Amino acid sequence: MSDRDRLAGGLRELDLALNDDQVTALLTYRDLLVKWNRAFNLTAVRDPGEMIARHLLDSLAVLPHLEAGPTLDVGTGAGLPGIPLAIARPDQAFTLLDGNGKKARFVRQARRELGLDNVEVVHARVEQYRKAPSQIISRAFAALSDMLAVTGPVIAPETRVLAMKATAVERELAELPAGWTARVEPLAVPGLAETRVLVIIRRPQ
Ligand SMILES: C[S@@+](CC[C@H](N)C(=O)[O-])C[C@H]1O[C@@H](n2cnc3c(N)ncnc32)[C@H](O)[C@@H]1O
Repeated sequence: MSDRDRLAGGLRELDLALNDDQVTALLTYRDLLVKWNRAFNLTAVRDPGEMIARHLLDSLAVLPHLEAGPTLDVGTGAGLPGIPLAIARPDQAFTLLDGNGKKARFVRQARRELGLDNVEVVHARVEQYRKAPSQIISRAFAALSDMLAVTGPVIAPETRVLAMKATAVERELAELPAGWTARVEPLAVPGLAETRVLVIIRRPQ
């Protein structure tokens, strides 16, 4: 099966209707990741076929839970989940932030090559960032309470915080600061046997 077929099949399983240009953009991003990864060590996933499920479909699996509005991807690394989400939602503004210079450089390059006008790339530590988005998302960034501590200044009362997690989250949920509420949504990622969850957090009102 070709990678395009594998991706298209995964998108069908996720019930996501992306057009041919969007599927091509996702594969182009994957190809850029493979190319830059050789020199810059951007991701531990090295197999191009494996990137379809582990990076593309895994990122897109959160789409049903993503609301409209400016969205900040904290600790985006090589652009995950931000780049696949920005390809899927071209009318939504995404800010992709990372403190690592070589990763931010790669994401800028991917943004340029893919013509993603809805993406802003910020090379900074989130502790220094002050523009409040309506939604914050992260994948594999930090323990929930640490994430809330460093992003706290940009979390307004109405901000949703979405944390994509690969592991059991019970202990992290128990360590949330008093008054914060969290809902855990299971994510089924086509092609991945492991459990994935999305934790949706709100600050005390
Ligand atoms: C484990 S990687 C995850 C990358 C990507 N989200 C993914 O799922 O592949 C965590 C990323 O967070 C970034 N990071 C860690 N602490 C940060 C901070 N305080 N401010 C900005 N970026 C940070 C690191 O540079 C790294 O790229």
